[in-house]
Amino acid sequence: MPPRICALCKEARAVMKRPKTGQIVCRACFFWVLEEEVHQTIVSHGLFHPGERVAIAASGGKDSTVLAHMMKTLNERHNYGLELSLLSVDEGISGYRDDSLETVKRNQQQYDLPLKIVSYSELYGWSMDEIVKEVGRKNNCTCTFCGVFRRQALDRGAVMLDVQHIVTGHNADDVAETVLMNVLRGDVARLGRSTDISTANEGDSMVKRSKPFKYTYEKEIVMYAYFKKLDYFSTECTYSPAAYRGHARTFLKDLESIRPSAIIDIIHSGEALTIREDVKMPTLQVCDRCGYMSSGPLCKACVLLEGLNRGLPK
Ligand SMILES: Nc1ncnc2c1ncn2[C@@H]1O[C@H](COP(=O)(O)OP(=O)(O)OP(=O)(O)O)[C@@H](O)[C@H]1O
Repeated sequence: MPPRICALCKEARAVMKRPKTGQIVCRACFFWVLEEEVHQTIVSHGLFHPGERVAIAASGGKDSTVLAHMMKTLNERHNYGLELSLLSVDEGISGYRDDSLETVKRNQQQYDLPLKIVSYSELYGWSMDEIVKEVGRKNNCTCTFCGVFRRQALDRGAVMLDVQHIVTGHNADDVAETVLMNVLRGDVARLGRSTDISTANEGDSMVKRSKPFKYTYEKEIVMYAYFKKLDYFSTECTYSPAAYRGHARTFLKDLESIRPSAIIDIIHSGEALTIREDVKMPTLQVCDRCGYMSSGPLCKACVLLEGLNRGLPK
């Protein structure tokens, strides 16, 4: 059988079928088309303005490593005029985050970007390892502490870096999964904002957050990282439990295997939803204790911290 030719350049030998579109493409065209799709997402949503200082939330995992690589590439190729930096949160999970942070430190050298690392220990007086020792490994409980603290830790790191905008590596699969999860839970307030590409103050956050990979398939991010031989860390979190999100993920992967457009279709469905006016939405205020954004008098991080500190041996 003759080698298949790339559907885009019509010259080079195709090396892959794009999971998102089914197109047969060569390596160079795949890099180009994926980067330019992300560029289109950035431009069509007016994500950035020239001169803006933007922090890339870098975990050392595939998504944020590809994001750092692409943000740097696109910033230079299209003259966005952004001042980029890397921002990492050290949750204090030995055998997981310590190793992935080593990857981020190498990425800092490879991409020549400033890096700020903030840690739970320094911000809250507790590492995740210590929290787990205190509260045990109850199913979703560990993830709740980690998620709430990370959200605020990223905000605090952004303030230290003097940036008002963070980009994260959340991809199309993550967004579709969140839509599904909120439908299944009946969480209308979260459902309403789950497809927003940018959130000025989503939940408890006071810094703008954006997801340039909102329409980028996870499988294509993995392929990009693989073909580009990017340096990333690929171990699962030691405490990652069989959370509800895991079931939504499995369901989504099953749907994708039958119909690859399922991911983008769910995102489009989420985007088309409007929330009835009489549905009660949380109102944002400032936490009485730490001054960060909150949907009640105390933010979730302070409530969790109070519980932890009360349980401490005197
Ligand atoms: N410890 C961290 N420090 C900085 N940013 C983080 C951290 N953990 C997660 N993030 C940000 O949140 C995004 C989504 O995180 P999630 O935990 O869902 O990991 P993921 O989908 O495996 O992403 P990645 O492959 O980048 O680790 C990441 O892409 C990254 O931008």
